[in-house]
This record gives sequence, structure tokens and C-alpha cells, in this order.
Amino acid sequence: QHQSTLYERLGGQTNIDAIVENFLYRVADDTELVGFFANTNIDKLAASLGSMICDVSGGPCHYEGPPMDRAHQHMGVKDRHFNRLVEHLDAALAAEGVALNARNALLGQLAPMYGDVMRYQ
Ligand code: HEM
Repeated sequence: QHQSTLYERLGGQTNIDAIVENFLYRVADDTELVGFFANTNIDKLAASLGSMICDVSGGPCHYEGPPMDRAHQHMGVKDRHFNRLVEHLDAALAAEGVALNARNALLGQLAPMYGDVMRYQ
């Protein structure tokens, strides 16, 4: 049987880009989170997130943005913000047709970044 990579199970880059868009709309609609992104270039953020998801899912990308501790330093991120963001990502994955096992696999790749995201809060 064909062994598909997580990248393929996410639907490749076209669907990853749709997932990122869907996710960013959910964040924009969340009054607890949107303020963090007030000074962020959303097009650049979308490209960076798309590259990171491609990279960690085994796709043909290499994330070249800043490390997660520096990218999030001194934002005042709390656990509840982190959890909400993960919920929005899971909802975006589901809305773009990603199966439960692939959703959990991607979230499992991102969850270990918690320590880095929180390092300089
Ligand atoms: C595992 C969890 C997370 C991952 C994988 C992640 C990933 C990323 C990535 C790849 C970037 C782009 C970095 C760049 O290219 O400059 C970024 C930026 C950003 N993240 Fe996260 N993030 C996570 C959690 C969070 C949380 C919990 C918040 C706050 C609610 C947050 C808020 C932001 C903001 C505001 C930026 C933009 C910073 C700027 O304008 O330069 N992130 N994140």
C-alpha cells in the first residue's frame, strides 16, 4: 500500500495554503487573539506558516524564518492563548477536509514547540 507522507495527507501545498487562510480568519475573528497580530504583516505570516507546516509535515520546504522563541518573544502569550490558537488550527484543518489522524499528527508535530513559544513571555 502507498505510504503517504503527512504533507500529502494534508493535501499538499495548495491545501496547506487554504488551511493557513482559514486559520488566520478564525484568529482575526477571535477577540482574545487578534490583538497579538495588530502590527503583523499577514501576507508574510501566511507564507511563513505555510512553509513551516510544509516543512514539519515532510513536504519539500525548509522553514527559513526565525526560531520560535525569538519569533514570539515578549508578546505576553499565556497558556489560554496557546490553547485557543491550537483549537483554531484544528478547526481550520477539519474545515479544509483533513482527516482526524492527519490533524492529530500535525498538532503532534507543533505541540513540542510550546516550550520555545513560551520561553521569553
Ligand atoms: C505551536 C504554536 C505556534 C507556532 C508553530 C507558531 C508559528 C509561527 C510562525 C512560523 C510565525 C512567523 C515567524 C516569522 O516568519 O517571522 C509566527 C509569528 C507569530 N506568532 Fe506564532 N506560532 C505559534 C503560537 C503562537 C501563539 C500562541 C501566539 C499568540 C496568541 C502567536 C502569535 C504570533 C504572532 C503575533 C506572530 C507575528 C509576529 C510578527 O509580527 O513578527 N503564535 N508564529
